[in-house]
Amino acid sequence: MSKTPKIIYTLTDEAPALATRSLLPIIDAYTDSAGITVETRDISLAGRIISQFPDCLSDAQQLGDHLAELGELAKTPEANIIKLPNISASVPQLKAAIKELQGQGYPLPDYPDEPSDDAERDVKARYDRVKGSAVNPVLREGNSDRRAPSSVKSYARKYPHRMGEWQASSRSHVAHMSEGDFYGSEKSALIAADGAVKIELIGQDGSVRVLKEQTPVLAGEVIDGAVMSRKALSAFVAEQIDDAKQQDVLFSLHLKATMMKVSDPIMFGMVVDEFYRDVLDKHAEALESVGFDSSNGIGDLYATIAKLPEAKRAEIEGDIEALYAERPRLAMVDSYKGITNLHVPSDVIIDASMPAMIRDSGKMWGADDALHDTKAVIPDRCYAGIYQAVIDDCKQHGAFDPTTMGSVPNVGLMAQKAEEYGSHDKTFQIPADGTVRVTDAAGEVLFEHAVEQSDIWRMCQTKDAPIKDWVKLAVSRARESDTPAVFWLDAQRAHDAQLIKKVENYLQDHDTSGLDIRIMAPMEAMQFSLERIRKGEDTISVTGNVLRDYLTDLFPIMELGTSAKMLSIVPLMNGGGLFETGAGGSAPKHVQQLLEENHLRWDSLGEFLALAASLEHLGKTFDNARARVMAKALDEANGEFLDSNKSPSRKVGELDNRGSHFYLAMYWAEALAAQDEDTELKELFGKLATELRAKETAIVEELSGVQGQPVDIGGYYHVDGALADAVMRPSRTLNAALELVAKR
Ligand SMILES: NC(=O)C1=CN([C@@H]2O[C@H](COP(=O)(O)OP(=O)(O)OC[C@H]3O[C@@H](n4cnc5c(N)ncnc54)[C@H](OP(=O)(O)O)[C@@H]3O)[C@@H](O)[C@H]2O)C=CC1
Ligand SMILES: O=C(O)CCC(=O)C(=O)O
Ligand SMILES: [Mg+2]
Repeated sequence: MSKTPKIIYTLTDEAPALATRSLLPIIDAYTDSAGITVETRDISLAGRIISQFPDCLSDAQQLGDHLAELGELAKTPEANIIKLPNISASVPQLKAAIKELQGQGYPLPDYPDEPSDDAERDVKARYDRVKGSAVNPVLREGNSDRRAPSSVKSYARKYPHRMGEWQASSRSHVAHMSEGDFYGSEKSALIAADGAVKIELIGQDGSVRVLKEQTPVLAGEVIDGAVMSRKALSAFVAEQIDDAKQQDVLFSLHLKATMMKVSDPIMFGMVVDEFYRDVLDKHAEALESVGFDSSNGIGDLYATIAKLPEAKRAEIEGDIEALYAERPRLAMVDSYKGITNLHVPSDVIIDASMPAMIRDSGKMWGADDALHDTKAVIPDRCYAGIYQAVIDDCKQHGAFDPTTMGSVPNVGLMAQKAEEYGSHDKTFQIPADGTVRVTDAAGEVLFEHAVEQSDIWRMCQTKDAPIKDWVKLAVSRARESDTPAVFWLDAQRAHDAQLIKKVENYLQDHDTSGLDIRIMAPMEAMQFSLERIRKGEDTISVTGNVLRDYLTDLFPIMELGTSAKMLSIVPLMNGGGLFETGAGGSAPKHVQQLLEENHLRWDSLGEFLALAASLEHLGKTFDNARARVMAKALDEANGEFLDSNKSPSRKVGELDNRGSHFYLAMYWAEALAAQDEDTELKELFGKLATELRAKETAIVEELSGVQGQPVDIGGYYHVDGALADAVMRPSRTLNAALELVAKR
C-alpha cells in the first residue's frame, strides 16, 4: 500500500468527546514521533447538523460532511478509523442542539415538526438525516467482533465491581405481547436476482399508494416484512398497566428509540398515550393546539404546555398528578428532578437499561429514590425473552459473580445495514386500512400483510456477502480462541429460518473440525450460555444485529461492570479496520458531574484498547515496524494500567479520566523505553518515562487539585474549544513533559 499510514480519530459528543481533549494530545505526541499521522473528523451531533446547512451559514461557520467522507473511506482497504460513541439523537435532543447552536450565532432553521411547504420539508429532511442512529450504520461496512480481552477479564476478577444481590422472591419480570407484534407477523423472501422491489399499500377500495417505489436488492439477499398492530399494542399496554398496579411493581418501558429511529418513537408514543390516556383525552384540544407529540415523551407535554395560559397549564399538571395516584408507580430516570421512564424516548435505551436493572438486583429507581421490583415492558417478542431468561436464572441461582464467571464474546452480523437496524427508510406508520405488499420487478408478490390504520409496518434487508463474512468471522474466532460458538437463531422466525439455511451452507466452506458450533433459539442459547458462564466457561454468541447490540452491553455489564471496557473491532469487508470504543453510550450523566464538580468519570479503556488494535492493524496493512512497536508497547501499558487499577473513580477528588490518561501515558512511555526493537524510540521515550515517573506526584496533585468546583465549557452539544481544553488539560507539568516527544 503506497499511502502514508494514517489513523482517523473521531470527534463525537458528551463524555467521550471531552475525554478526547485530554487523551488526543497524548496520542498525537506519541504517534508523531513514530511517523504515524492521526487526523480527526467531526461526527458530533452539532457537527452533523452544521454540515447539513452550508447555505445558511457563514464560511467560518461551515463544516464539511465528515461522516459521508468516512463512510466512503470505510469502503477502502486503507481505512483505519477509531470511532468513539456519539449521540444518536431523539427529536428532543436534536431540538436542544439546534437551539444551542442558534444561541451561539448559527442562523439555523428551527426543526419543523409538521412541515407545511417544500422549503420546510427540505429542512426536515436534512435534520432527519442526522436524527437517530445516523453514524454507526454509515461506518459499519463490516461485521462486529466484541469481547473482553484476557487482561480486562483478569482485571475484573481482581477488582470485581459491585453486583446487586438477587432474591428468589423478586417480582421483577419482562412483559411482552403474545400476538399482533413483529415477531408473530414476520414473512421472509430470498431474492433470486439483482433488481429492485416495490412497497405498496392497497386500500380497501383497491386504491394503490406507493410507500417506496424502489428498494435495490441483490441476489442471495434476505428481505423480510413484519407489522406491529397498534390496537394489539395498546390493548397489551393497558393490560400491563393494570397488572403493574395490581402486583405493585414499577412500570417501565424498554425500547431503542435512538437506533430504531422510526418505529420505536412511535411505539414509545403509543405507550405514553395509553399511560396518560385520561389526561390526554380530556385536554386533547389544548394539547393539539400547542403541538404536543407523545412520541417525544411526556417531557414534551411539559415543554409545550408552557405556551398555554397559566390556568390551563396548572390544570393539566394537576390532572397528571392526580393520574399518578391511580396508575402504577413509574420507574424513574432521575427521581430528584422528577424525570420518569416515559419522559424522553432516548433516556431509557434497552441495551443499557435492562443490564443496569439486572445488575441492580432486578430493580429500578422509584419516585421515592429507592430501588423496587419492576415490570419491564418490551413489547415485541423477537428478543424480549432473553432478558426473562437472565432474570429467571438470577432468581434461581442468585447474582452472577464477576470473580468467577466466564465470558460471552460476540460475533455480530452488522455490515451494510443488516436486519432491523437498517429498516428505517422502509418503516411506515400505515395511513389507512388495507394490505401492504412487496413485489419484485416482474410484479410478483414476495409477501404481503393485512394492516390497519396506524400500524407500524417495516421491511428489513440482509445482504448475502455480509452473512458469508459473518460465518467466516465466527469460525475464525471459535478457532483462534478455542471456544464453542452458538448461532442465536430461531427456526420459528421466518427471517431466522432463512439464515439458518445459509449458515448451514456457508459453514461447509470452512474447516470446522474439532470446533463446537451450534445453532439455538435465543432463549435456549441464553440458558446454555448462562449455565456455562456460571461454571467459568466462555461461549461465543454469534448473533444478528439487534442481539449484537443487546448482548454486548448485557454480558460486559455483568462481567466487567460496564461495556466501556470492551474491545470492539469491525474488520471492514474491504480490508480496512474500524475500531469502536466500548459498546456503551456517550454517558450524559458524566458531563453533568464534570460541570458540577470538575470530575470526569468516563473510562477511556475502550479507547486505549481500540488504539492498540488500530496501531497493530496499521503495522500489518502498511508493513510499518514502528506502528507495531507502538502497538506492542501500548498493549503492555494497557495490561499495567489494569493491573495497577488506574481506572477513573466515580468520586470527586479521586483519580478521574484525566488522571487515568496520565498513567496510560507513563506506562506506555515505560514500555517503549523497555523495548529493544527500535532504539530511537527507546531513547526518546526513555527520557519521557523518567520525567513522568519523577513528576508523578506533582501531576496527580495538579489533576486532582482542580476538582470540586463547577466548570464552564461554553456549551453542551457544541462546547467552546478553548474553555473545554483548559478544563481537560489542567496539569502544566504533564503538558510540558509531553513537549519532550511532541513534533519537533
Ligand atoms: N456506539 C455509539 O455510538 C453509542 C451511542 N449511544 C448514545 O449514547 C447516549 C447514552 O446512551 P446509553 O446507552 O443510555 O448509555 P450511557 O452512556 O448512559 O451508558 C450506560 C452506562 O454505562 C456506563 N458507561 C458507559 N460508558 C462508560 C464509560 N466510558 N466510562 C464509564 N462508564 C460508562 C455507565 O454506567 P454506570 O451506571 O455504571 O456509571 C453509564 O451510565 C445516547 O445518546 C445514545 O444514543 C449509545 C450506545 C452506543
Ligand atoms: O448507534 C447507536 O445508536 C447505538 C449503537 C449501539 O448501541 C451499539 O452498537 O452497541
Ligand atoms: Mg449498544
